[in-house]
Amino acid sequence: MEKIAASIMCADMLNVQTELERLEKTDCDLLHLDVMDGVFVDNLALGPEWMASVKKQTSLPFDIHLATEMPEKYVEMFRFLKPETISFHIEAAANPILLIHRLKNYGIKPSLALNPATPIEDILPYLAEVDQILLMTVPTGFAGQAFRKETLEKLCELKNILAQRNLHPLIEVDGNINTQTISWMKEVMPDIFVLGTSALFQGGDANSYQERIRTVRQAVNAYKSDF
Ligand SMILES: O=C(CO)[C@@H](O)[C@H](O)COP(=O)(O)O
Repeated sequence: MEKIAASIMCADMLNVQTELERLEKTDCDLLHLDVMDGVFVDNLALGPEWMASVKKQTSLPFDIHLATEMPEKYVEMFRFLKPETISFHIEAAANPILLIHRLKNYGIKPSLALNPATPIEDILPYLAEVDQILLMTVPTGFAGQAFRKETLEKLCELKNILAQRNLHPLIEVDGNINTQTISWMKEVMPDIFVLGTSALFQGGDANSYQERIRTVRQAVNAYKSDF
């Protein structure tokens, strides 16, 4: 069954505890937490002490996304949080295999992230080594961007390669994910949907977070039944 990850960087940062309480009342599966260093992306976000405070307020497993240069450094900085998954960018990793093995040794699922402009070819050598692939459908760095339709072809290409190689890492998509953009993926449905501003924290017609997440789940199930 597909999973929903709530991107906490899109929440009301002046009322994080309330936002977490609202998420606890939903059937959200993961908390997606973006680390941004101001170098790999022109933004700063979510430090280790803040995340430690968040961890005390939620039962949701952590799905950490390192939008940073030197991901090796940030794995050491954040591993104390015992996240379920850490995604690091193939564009920034000096030695991806070493970092993948290190994450496994820490008991953290390794995930490779790639921006829209990065070709699938760049992650082919690692597909058998990782538990997840984070396919960015917007350029990493900011919420509220428009979905990049060219990423649909990458998603299709990735699905085909994984099938040919009989590999089964989870595919997570992140960036302007909502019922409309999910409909564009219905022939190559991903496994994890990161919901940020457009479908959860600022968008959606439903009143509660549970209603918004239910709307997304219903759309996913409807599109799946089409194929
Ligand atoms: O990492 C990012 C953006 O860099 C995402 O997690 C966004 O936070 C998702 O927000 P929307 O695109 O849905 O507004």
